[in-house]
Amino acid sequence: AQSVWGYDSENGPEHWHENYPMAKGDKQSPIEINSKDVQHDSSLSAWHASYDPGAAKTILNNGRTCRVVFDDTFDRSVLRGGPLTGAYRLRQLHLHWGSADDHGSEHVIDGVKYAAELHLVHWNPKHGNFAGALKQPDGVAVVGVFLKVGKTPKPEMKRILEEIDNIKTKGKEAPFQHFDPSILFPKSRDYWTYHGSFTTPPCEECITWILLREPIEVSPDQMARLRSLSKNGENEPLCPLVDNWRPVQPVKGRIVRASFK
Ligand SMILES: NS(=O)(=O)c1ccc(S(=O)(=O)c2ccccc2)s1
Ligand SMILES: [Zn+2]
Repeated sequence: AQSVWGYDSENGPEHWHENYPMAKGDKQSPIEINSKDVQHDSSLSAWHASYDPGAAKTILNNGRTCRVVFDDTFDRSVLRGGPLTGAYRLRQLHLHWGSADDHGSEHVIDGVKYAAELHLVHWNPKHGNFAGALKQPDGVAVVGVFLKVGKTPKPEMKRILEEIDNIKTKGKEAPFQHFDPSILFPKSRDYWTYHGSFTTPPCEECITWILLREPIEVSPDQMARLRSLSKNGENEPLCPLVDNWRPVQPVKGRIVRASFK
């Protein structure tokens, strides 16, 4: 199982291209966003999420992240507007985080690394199914929300972090219902958008990234809970699930647009 990709020195981001050649593509994610290079695009409209809380199904630890899965068999929870054409279906959300509060996010903003980054993954049903959408440049849309440690934590994060006790080890899954992830969004709708890839293998370049400028706050205790997840399965040696983030990739001339001045 050595060849399975991960975030350790022997199977981490520097090795991914050996089994997943797209990892060395020209439109890889994450990237560093430098405000001086960003182009304000006044034609960018607001994005809108209309999620059905009943679409939430389960929460799981797959040994690489904590993921909440939604029913995406019809247009039940959708994202539209912003840089997107049409309605994209919410499929799952997951997080990337660090071993300490000063790093953990995948995208870096003007040199700032946040403690964690939340990804809400949506796909374009015009491509039939998720597998088909992965092969299209407009196949997938991911909303990224930065998490920073502060004193006024968002109570809504509590719900996800309370479930963590039930999915401590790899392969654990628990029911996770009646959850509307739009409560995790910050007040401001301001965003950056650019074209990139999945930040994990197979690294397909099918993503319209929508990164929210305003971070949400979590408490030190909530970050500690996230870091209490394990990569290992039950009854295996303890291996903390932390630092599941990919370093920034070359921008290669891509334009990052901002919805705000
Ligand atoms: N961090 S990220 O949002 O870019 C991301 C990585 C992987 C996924 S996926 O689980 O949807 C997936 C994607 C492709 C094939 C299988 C699963 S989403
Ligand atoms: Zn992600």
